[in-house]
Amino acid sequence: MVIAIDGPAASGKGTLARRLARHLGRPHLDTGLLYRAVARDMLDREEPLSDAALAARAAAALDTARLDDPRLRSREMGEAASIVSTFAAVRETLLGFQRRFARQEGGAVLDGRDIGTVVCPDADLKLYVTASPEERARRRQRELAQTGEPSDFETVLADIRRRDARDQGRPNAPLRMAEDAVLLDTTALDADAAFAEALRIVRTRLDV
Ligand SMILES: Nc1ncnc2c1ncn2[C@@H]1O[C@H](COP(=O)(O)OP(=O)(O)OP(=O)(O)O)[C@@H](O)[C@H]1O
Ligand SMILES: Nc1ccn([C@@H]2O[C@H](COP(=O)(O)O)[C@@H](O)[C@H]2O)c(=O)n1
Repeated sequence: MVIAIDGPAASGKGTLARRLARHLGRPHLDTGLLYRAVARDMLDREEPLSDAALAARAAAALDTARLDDPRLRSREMGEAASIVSTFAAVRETLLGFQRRFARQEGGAVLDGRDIGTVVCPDADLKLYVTASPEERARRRQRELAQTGEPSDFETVLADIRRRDARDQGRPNAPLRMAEDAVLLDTTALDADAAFAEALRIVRTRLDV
């Protein structure tokens, strides 16, 4: 059973995916970490993020066992990831790992931008999780404050709008809702309410 969860930055899809996976006893992959890790490796080598060939090489050499690095969660890395993720060769290289993860016995829960449209177009259930840009900026600002990276609301909102535009506007696997996805707008839902609604959808659609 594969559950694909997509949505824009700070919509809460990762939180939801992690919780659903734990509840259902399935493995979870936050695919954004792969792109963040490619960007981290390039920044560590002081390589320009705009260099498609170097980005492709970083993706091919990626150590997927190092995705728990706390540095991956920073604002800088989110922005950097959205730059390297525009390259077709980077996406193609990371696709195999994501598909193998999804195809493991018993299935998995994956979240990202193109899970329902490209990585797992045959997923058993697709959720598209969103919230207003302002609500997402509030969530991200709170999260950054908790991790010791305080930032002002307008800067975070501008980051989110820029990232949305880049992720939705790129030619390769742009962020969009799959035609057969279920929309979950969490603007007025806290994390518990969003999880309860997602679980209701899962139970309605899947035999779990
Ligand atoms: N429904 C919700 N209401 C309020 N806060 C939430 C909700 N869901 C998640 N959060 C919080 O918002 C922040 C962003 O959530 P999360 O990391 O899950 O988003 P995301 O969509 O995976 O983001 P990104 O794509 O940028 O990794 C986290 O601090 C999380 O605890
Ligand atoms: N399936 C995916 C997942 C992520 N990206 C890109 O990575 C950036 C960071 O992702 P987070 O979910 O960790 O915020 C994101 O802005 C995308 O550009 C992607 O392209 N495809």
